[in-house]
Amino acid sequence: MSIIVKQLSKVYGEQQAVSDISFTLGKGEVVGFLGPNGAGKSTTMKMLTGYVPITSGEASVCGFNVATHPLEVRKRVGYLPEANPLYLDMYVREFLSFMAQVHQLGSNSQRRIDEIIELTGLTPEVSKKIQSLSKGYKQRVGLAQALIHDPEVLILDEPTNGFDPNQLDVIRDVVRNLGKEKTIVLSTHIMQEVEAMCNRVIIINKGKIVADDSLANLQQEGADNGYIQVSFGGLGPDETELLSIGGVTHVRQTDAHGWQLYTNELEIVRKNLLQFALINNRNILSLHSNSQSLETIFRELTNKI
Ligand SMILES: Nc1ncnc2c1ncn2[C@@H]1O[C@H](COP(=O)(O)OP(=O)(O)OP(=O)(O)O)[C@@H](O)[C@H]1O
Repeated sequence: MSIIVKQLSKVYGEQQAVSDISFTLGKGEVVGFLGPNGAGKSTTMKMLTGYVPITSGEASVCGFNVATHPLEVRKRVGYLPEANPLYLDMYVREFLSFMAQVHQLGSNSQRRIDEIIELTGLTPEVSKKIQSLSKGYKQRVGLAQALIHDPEVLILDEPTNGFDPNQLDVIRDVVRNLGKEKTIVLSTHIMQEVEAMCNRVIIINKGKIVADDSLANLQQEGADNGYIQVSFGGLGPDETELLSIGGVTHVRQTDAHGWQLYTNELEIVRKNLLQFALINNRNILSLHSNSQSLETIFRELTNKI
C-alpha cells in the first residue's frame, strides 16, 4: 500500500481539525479528497507530508512512518500545498534547478527539469520571474516542483486553483497520465474535476470521513436517486394522487402543470407514472428523469442542502 492512515487525528489548541480517520491507498489510485471549507482536508494532507505533527494515530507513506521517518517520506512524496509557497524572486528554471538540488538529482537534473517544464506546459514562461507569472502559471510551477523528483505519491491541495478552463485541460491530462503509475491524493471543491480525474472519492466533513468509495459506485448510487420532472396537460393530478404512485417519496409542484416526483427508484417510478397516466386518463406533456449528481451526494453527506 502506498498510503496507510490509521485513526489519525489532529487537534490545534481547542480545535479538533481531523478526527480518527482511517484509509489505505494503493498504487494507481487517484483519490479526490472532498469536503466543505474547514473540513480538515489540508490538515490531513499536511500530516501525510510531515508538515504538521500528528496528534494521535499514525500514517505511513510507501512503507515509512510519517512521524518517525519524515525524510524518507519527503523523498517519495510530491506536495503542492494550498498556499503554494514559491520563491517569487527566482526565475522559473532557476527555481526548478534549486528544487532539483534539494532533491539531489545530480547529473539527471537538466534532463528532468526540461521534461517537467514540457509536462506542465511551462515552456512559454520559463525565463520569467515567478512573481510576474499569472496565478495559473504560478500553480504550474508549484506542480512542477512537486513532480521534479518523480515521487511515487503526489499530494495536491487544490491543484486547479487559479486555472482558466483551457489550463484545466492541461492539468487534468497531467494528473490522469501520472495516475496510471502513481498514487495521487488531490483536494478540490469542484465535483467535475473529481469526475474528470479521480477513480476514488473520500468525502470528509467536520474532520470525519463520511464517504469512501470508487467514483463509479458513488455515481451508481446517485443514478437511482433523484426526481422525475413531469408536466401534465389539461386537468392534472393533485399531490395526494401523485404520492400514491409506487416509489415516490415526496413531490414538489414547479408550476401550474409541472411536478417533481422524488424517488430512490427512478426507473420504477418512471414506469409506474406512465401506468398511472394511462389508468387515470391523464395527459403527460413532458417527462424527464434527473438522477443525482456527485454534487448532490456531496451536499447530502455534508449537510449543505
Ligand atoms: N494552524 C492552525 N491553527 C488552528 N486551527 C487551524 C489551523 N489550521 C487549520 N485549523 C482549523 O482546522 C480546521 C480544518 O482546517 P483545514 O484547513 O484542514 O480545512 P480544509 O478542509 O482544508 O478547508 P478549506 O477547503 O477551506 O481549505 C478548521 O476549523 C481550521 O480553522
